[in-house]
Amino acid sequence: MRRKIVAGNWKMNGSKDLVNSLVGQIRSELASLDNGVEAVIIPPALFVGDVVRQADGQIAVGVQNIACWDSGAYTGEISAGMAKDSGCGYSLVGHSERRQLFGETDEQVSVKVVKALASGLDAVICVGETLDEREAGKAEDVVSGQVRKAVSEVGAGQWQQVVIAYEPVWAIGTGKTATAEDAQAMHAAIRAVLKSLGAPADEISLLYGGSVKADNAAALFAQPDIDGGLIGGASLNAEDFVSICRAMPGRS
Ligand SMILES: O=C(CO)COP(=O)(O)O
Repeated sequence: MRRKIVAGNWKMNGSKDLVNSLVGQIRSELASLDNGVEAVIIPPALFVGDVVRQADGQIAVGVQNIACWDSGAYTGEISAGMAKDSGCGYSLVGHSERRQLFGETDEQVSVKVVKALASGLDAVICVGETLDEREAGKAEDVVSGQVRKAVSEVGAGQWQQVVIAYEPVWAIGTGKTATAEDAQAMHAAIRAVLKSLGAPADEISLLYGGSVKADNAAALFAQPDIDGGLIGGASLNAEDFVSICRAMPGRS
């Protein structure tokens, strides 16, 4: 049975006030939800401790990025071990904003996946094509290549810590969402790539991200290969985030 996950990536947004108002509200509203969804909050790293305290074990917590190294003279960086030590269960790896704005390469993404898994974090590996790549008919090739490189060093016993988030770059923060059918097609392609690599593909959760909102989440989550969402803007509002969590169909 694949995990159903709804993760909120706050990006560089929020404040202590937001943590205090949002996390408790989300926690109490999700307490009555019985559709098996695992909610994850991924705040800026400085707020991780506050979110962990407010989440009180009811909501998982993640970081948005980790370093390629374990420790040392890397000013400004945060290691996977530190995130784990601070109460995180997850790390995003290779978000398109890291790739595009900070030049993160497929090689670095692969190293970060190794670091996350070795530290006991679940890695939410982000992949996705740009609009140019989609219009050139290369979306599936690009995404398959990103997946192959990102998981190239995953050990046989580590797949249960791997989650993949398909986030088409052109759908992030734009209000444009991939249709549920297009998203499903890419998720099926990702699962086929994982299978071809010998991974237990049917047990790996695949999330969709890119302008997921309360009103489009149900159609996306109804797709057979979409196991949840990675939510940006809508995760900064408790009601929207909870509505997205509620949109997950119950286990049958
Ligand atoms: O990048 C995203 C989540 O990681 C998606 O962001 P939006 O939901 O704001 O489009």
